[in-house]
Amino acid sequence: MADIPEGWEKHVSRSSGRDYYLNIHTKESQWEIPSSPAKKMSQTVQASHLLVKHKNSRRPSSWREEKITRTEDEALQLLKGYRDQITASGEGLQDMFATLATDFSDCSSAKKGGDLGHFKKGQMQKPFEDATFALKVGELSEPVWTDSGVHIILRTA
Ligand SMILES: Cn1nc(-c2ccccc2)cc1C(=O)N[C@H](Cc1nc2ccccc2[nH]1)C(=O)O
Repeated sequence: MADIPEGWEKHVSRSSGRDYYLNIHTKESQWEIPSSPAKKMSQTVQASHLLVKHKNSRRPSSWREEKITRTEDEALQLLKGYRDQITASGEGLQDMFATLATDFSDCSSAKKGGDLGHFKKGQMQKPFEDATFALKVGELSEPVWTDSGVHIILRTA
């Protein structure tokens, strides 16, 4: 059997018995026989976020508040408070994050507990993308500033 390119492992699907290929760096899998070495960084990530907007945000309005007037520093202090609650919750970090994002995030993704789904590079504002791709799965970011406001990000995949 011809060797497969570096960074890939050949596995057999338990459900279908078909061969599949696992990227040992990103844990992403594919059915197709790889033709090039496995990439060391995920192409897509999944993340949830909690956004606190301020009066200078790109759109200083949200489902929570028609006209957002808080200052940037007030937004940061609020966000740090939420982050402290989340990090204090230990095992319940994911649940606490979703609860606080649902109640307090100024992003319309609040209705999904802050979950933004999967996204690739080039889809989100650059500071947000850079921060998310730098996180390990399950890791919570420090406050991240974008034109929308200030966020904390939980990488979930
Ligand atoms: C990028 N995105 N996804 C959703 C979303 C996702 C899932 C379900 C519902 C809404 C909302 C948004 C969005 O841009 N929301 C903006 C705020 C915002 N700005 C962002 C910048 C980067 C990442 C997420 C961000 N969310 C808004 O509501 O004013």
